[in-house]
Amino acid sequence: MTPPVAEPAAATALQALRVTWSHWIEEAVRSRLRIVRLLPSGGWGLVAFLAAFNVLLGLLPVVFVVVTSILVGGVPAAIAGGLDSAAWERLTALFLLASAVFLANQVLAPVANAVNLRLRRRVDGVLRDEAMALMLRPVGIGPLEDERTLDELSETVRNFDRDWGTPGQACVGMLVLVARYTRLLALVVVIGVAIAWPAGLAVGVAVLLFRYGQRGGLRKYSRVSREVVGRNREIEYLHQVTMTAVAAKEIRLFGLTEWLADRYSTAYEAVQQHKERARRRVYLAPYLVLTSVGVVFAGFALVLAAELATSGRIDLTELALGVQAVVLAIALGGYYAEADTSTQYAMLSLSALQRLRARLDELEAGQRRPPGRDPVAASTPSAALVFDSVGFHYPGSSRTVLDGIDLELPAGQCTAVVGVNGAGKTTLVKLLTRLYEPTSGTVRADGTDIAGFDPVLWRRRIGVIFQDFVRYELTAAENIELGAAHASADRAAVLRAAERAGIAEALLALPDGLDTPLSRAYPGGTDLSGGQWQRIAIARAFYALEAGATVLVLDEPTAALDVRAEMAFFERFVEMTRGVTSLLISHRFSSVRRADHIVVVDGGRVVERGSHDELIEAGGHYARLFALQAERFARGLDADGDSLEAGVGEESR
Ligand SMILES: Nc1ncnc2c1ncn2[C@@H]1O[C@H](COP(=O)(O)OP(=O)(O)OP(=O)(O)O)[C@@H](O)[C@H]1O
Repeated sequence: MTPPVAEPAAATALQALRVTWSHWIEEAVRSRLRIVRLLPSGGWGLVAFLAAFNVLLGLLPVVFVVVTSILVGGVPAAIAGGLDSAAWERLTALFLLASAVFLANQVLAPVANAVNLRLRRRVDGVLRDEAMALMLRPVGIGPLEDERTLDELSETVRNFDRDWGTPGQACVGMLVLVARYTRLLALVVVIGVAIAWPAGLAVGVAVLLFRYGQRGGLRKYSRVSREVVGRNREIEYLHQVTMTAVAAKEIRLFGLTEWLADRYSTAYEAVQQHKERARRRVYLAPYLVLTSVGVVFAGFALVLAAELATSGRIDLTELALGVQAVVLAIALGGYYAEADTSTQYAMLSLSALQRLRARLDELEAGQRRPPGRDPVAASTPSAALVFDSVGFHYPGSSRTVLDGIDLELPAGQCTAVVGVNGAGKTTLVKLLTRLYEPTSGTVRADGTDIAGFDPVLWRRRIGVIFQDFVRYELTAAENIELGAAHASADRAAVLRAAERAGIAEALLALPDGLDTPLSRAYPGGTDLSGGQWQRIAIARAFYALEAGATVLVLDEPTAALDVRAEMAFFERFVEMTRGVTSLLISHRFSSVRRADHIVVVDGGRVVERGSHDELIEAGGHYARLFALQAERFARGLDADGDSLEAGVGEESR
């Protein structure tokens, strides 16, 4: 006998219902609670004041309606009684009261705006700091290459970058709702008292249905922004690429303008079409249904009022009051410009912030070891830096980049790591500087695993330039000082670092010397050649040494220098850095011959090690590649095939 099986259609429907329900709870309830929980960061006093203020703002129009209705109701008696009658006096008093209420409403609204702004700034300040701290929290840069983290981050930060939809504005929006719903409640009571309670309730239900149609549609529609977040990032990137001076050259030379414009408009159109379809889907049907039902409820209240008035069961005052209250209440069923959009998009941003926090926790939990917090002795390393069976693959990739590498960088000496493109040389530097953690093995300084060190203090020990160093749009001096931003600026040390990098003379000749901005986007600013920029980056690393770093890492430091400049640099380098633990990385074998030790890396492993002479004598990998590059050099080409003559005296731009 076959066992009974659950009805699949019913089970599926139940499951779908559960999912819808949990989505609704998350989007409509928990997201709102997140905003409410933010309110204290604006200061309790301010929040309490605004809440009370909004109750007042909510009630004032209702008071106005009540007073004017009583006023209208009193008109026949006042006319009959004449100017000296008590009824006329009452009419005058009511008129003055209505005017005062109207005036108060007009005056208080701008006051509320000013106070709202203060609450918004406070809350946004707190959250902006939190988002920034979250992104600086990871010890390494892996999370910045993780697509999910990037999506959450861009969604979180997007709202801070624009002028609306910030979480602070959402807090204001929540308090504005206090005004709106206080008004609705008061109007329901007024309709109940003036006409009949069923009429009051019917209007209340109608308004809530209208609101749900509007607000619920917006809630569903806002999900679309999450669906297109990746596409939006592409649009932003394409937009940015067309704006940068660096890309401008290639775009024109390769004739990319049309291609980029096409790609941009295709991505843009795709996003717009997706949004358009979503808008029709989420707004139309619910809007029609809810509005029709709402109209029936509101109509019922008005018909009831008319019926009671014609049968004489309510008087003129009550009719005027009831009808005005119904009209005012129905107006509350629409879209609230001051609250709805900002609250909705801020809720998305807060949810993204929450997911970002969770994603970072998850990435941290997946790390082999928690980040250490131990101090680093000033003399570290006094013996050696050691890579001990270090294995590594990049997060999200299964490709082994380092395959149990063993490498020793003796303290106070210059070690060169050479290898072909993609051999894993830069990855070694990323592990040494703890931008990533090894997937196996350890990196040790004087026998201590560097994973135990406070990463900030450890990084201060290392003056490093990467091949893709940053050209900051700052002054020449600042560009160098950033090598040790924690230390107080020292002009003499900047000059020494610039001299060692061979750029001091060129910088002092600039219009404002070291204070010249290195970007033409600023008044008095100038740009440098590629080689000069590279020297600035080298000076940045030397400046770190001036500020107390004990390890110097130069990753392809001469890629943009001409051949003579490169040779001159390496001639002096070993002399200049005597006593410093230095790591020199290059794929040009000819450039590292003066290093104390040379290590050849291939396929994520050390394949040879020794001094230049030892390696040449061994006649292996190094000797072969050295001979090959030397031969090209002798033929008038540098190691990369550039003309030797063309490079002399002029560094490439
Ligand atoms: N962020 C990353 N994510 C995934 N793979 C990466 C990443 N960075 C580098 N790789 C891969 O790791 C390998 C080693 O890269 P690495 O930059 O260390 O090589 P390299 O020896 O410095 O090369 P080059 O001489 O060209 O600078 C390469 O195959 C590269 O594609």
